[in-house]
Amino acid sequence: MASRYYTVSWDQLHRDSKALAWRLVERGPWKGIVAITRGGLIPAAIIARELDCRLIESVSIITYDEEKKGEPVVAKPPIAAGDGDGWLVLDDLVDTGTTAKVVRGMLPKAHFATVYAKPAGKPLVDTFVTEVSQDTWILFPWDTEPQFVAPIARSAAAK
Ligand SMILES: O=P(O)(O)OC[C@H]1O[C@H](OP(=O)(O)OP(=O)(O)O)[C@H](O)[C@@H]1O
Ligand code: HPA
Ligand SMILES: [Mg+2]
Repeated sequence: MASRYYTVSWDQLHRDSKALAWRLVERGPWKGIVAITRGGLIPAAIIARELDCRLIESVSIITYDEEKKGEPVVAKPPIAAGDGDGWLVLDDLVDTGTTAKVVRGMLPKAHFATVYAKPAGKPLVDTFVTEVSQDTWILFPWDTEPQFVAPIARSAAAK
């Protein structure tokens, strides 16, 4: 269990993904984008729009079940991207770097970018926008929904 949480709204995710696109446009042109599903799909869609890139391949890696980490399973390889030369690989975040290591093994020449990064995974990423500490769990908007919270005065009184 993480010791703290960092909540990302749709609006913030859009802004952070556009900030990543600004960094990546200077490194292009790109032959295409490889989205690491599922988490990389939405940043990939936003960045593809900004980079005017219409060729999207996917690679599916399953590493986590909610917050529990397991062995990475490749459910779909990125066939169209060859060895990754000229391709941009996108994911929502790098945490331990396990997923990135598997993808780098398949696409050694690709440029690897994530919106968020934690210290252990940072060395595996070429470009990212925002760093959070290793003990922080990032809560993405597709994993959350708004809910009622008690006023501070009442939750403090209950302690
Ligand atoms: O650096 P790591 O420790 O490997 O963690 C990062 C990976 O974990 C999450 O994927 P997840 O396995 O939860 O699958 P999902 O994208 O389908 O939700 C996230 O989307 C990254 O791909
Ligand atoms: N948030 C969401 N998914 C994740 C994380 C995280 O911090 N780390 C690995 N998968
Ligand atoms: Mg993922």
